[in-house]
Amino acid sequence: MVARTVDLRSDTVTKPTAAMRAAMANAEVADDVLDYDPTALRLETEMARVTGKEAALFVPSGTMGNLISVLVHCNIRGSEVILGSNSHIHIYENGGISTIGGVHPRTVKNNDDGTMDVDLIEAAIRDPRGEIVYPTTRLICLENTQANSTVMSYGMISNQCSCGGRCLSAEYTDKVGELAKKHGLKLHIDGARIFNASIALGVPVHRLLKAADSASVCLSKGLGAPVGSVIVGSKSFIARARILRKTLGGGMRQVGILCAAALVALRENVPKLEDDHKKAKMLAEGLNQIKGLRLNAAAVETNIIFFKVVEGAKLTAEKLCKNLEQHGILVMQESLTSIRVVIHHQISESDVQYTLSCFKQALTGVKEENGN
Ligand SMILES: Cc1ncc(COP(=O)(O)O)c(C=O)c1O
Ligand SMILES: C[C@@H](O)[C@H](N)C(=O)O
Repeated sequence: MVARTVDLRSDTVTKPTAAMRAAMANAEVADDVLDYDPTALRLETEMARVTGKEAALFVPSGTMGNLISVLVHCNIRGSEVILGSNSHIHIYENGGISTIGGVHPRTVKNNDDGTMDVDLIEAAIRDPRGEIVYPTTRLICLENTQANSTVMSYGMISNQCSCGGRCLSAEYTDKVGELAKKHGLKLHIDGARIFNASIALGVPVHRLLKAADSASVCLSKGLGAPVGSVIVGSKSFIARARILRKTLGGGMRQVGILCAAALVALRENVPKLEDDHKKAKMLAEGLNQIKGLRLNAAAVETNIIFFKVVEGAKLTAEKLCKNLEQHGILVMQESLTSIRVVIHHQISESDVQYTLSCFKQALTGVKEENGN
């Protein structure tokens, strides 16, 4: 029987707090398809304000938020979207923009800092003169923070890894926005963790999204709400998004029950993100001291850490994950040699110390006293 569980697989694993459950139980609700659920309307109004956009729409998940946004921008057959080679939309959303929306993806390499080179984005834009053979570029997608990273192999220039959870600056986003406008394209930002970027950079969310025509913001990640995301954009964009949400089966009835928890998350958990980042840094620096692990602790900016189990370590990544699980530590194996851990507001400093002691014991045999 495991005495203690520390779930570091993702920031999607949090449980609703007592305040969220109370708000859910007392939420004012109505049919959000036939009318407008009053609590959903409050959340959408608040999210439009925070993001500096005209309107907002609650959706069941970040995946649906991205899918709806891409399909609204790319509503003409033969459309193409430029997005990151490591982007969530391209890697982790079942190719929905293609399988459901018929939109063609054109990837540009994600750099270790989460950006894509602006000149490579511009080079990927299709020349309209080749329309007889080319798809038509209509959209560019960025991701802030950039969740997943390219884990460099041991033999490459550096045996360190890049890191996930990288922040895109407002200046970089503005540059991509200017490029989009120059070519008559739209810009969507997968802002699943935009609040993490805002806190880490000390830049308001509305400034980070200023250049975007739309964004999808997760409430169910670092903010700790049990369910949902919100897409934001112009009134006409959101009107079309609302219809597409219904088409995809995402129109919900008394959804205020979920939105009430999200309003609590917005009010109570944004200030906690800075602590998440500090704990992530503490864990990364501790892991970096452990023989057999390789990571770039300096690159940890928010709540996501990727690291490599190097060749010759006492355990393989797979065996290490199994060993940790026997001690109640849950992590996400990302490849044969790389592992991801994600900090969230329900991970304490004591959990971080316990996690480090379990890693040390597994990889060096040294059992730490305070790792209770
Ligand atoms: C960057 C990013 N975008 C979108 C999503 C999708 O969110 P959801 O899991 O709510 O579909 C995730 C993961 O959950 C993510 O990490
Ligand atoms: C799918 C997985 O990547 C999820 N978005 C997470 O970050 O945990």
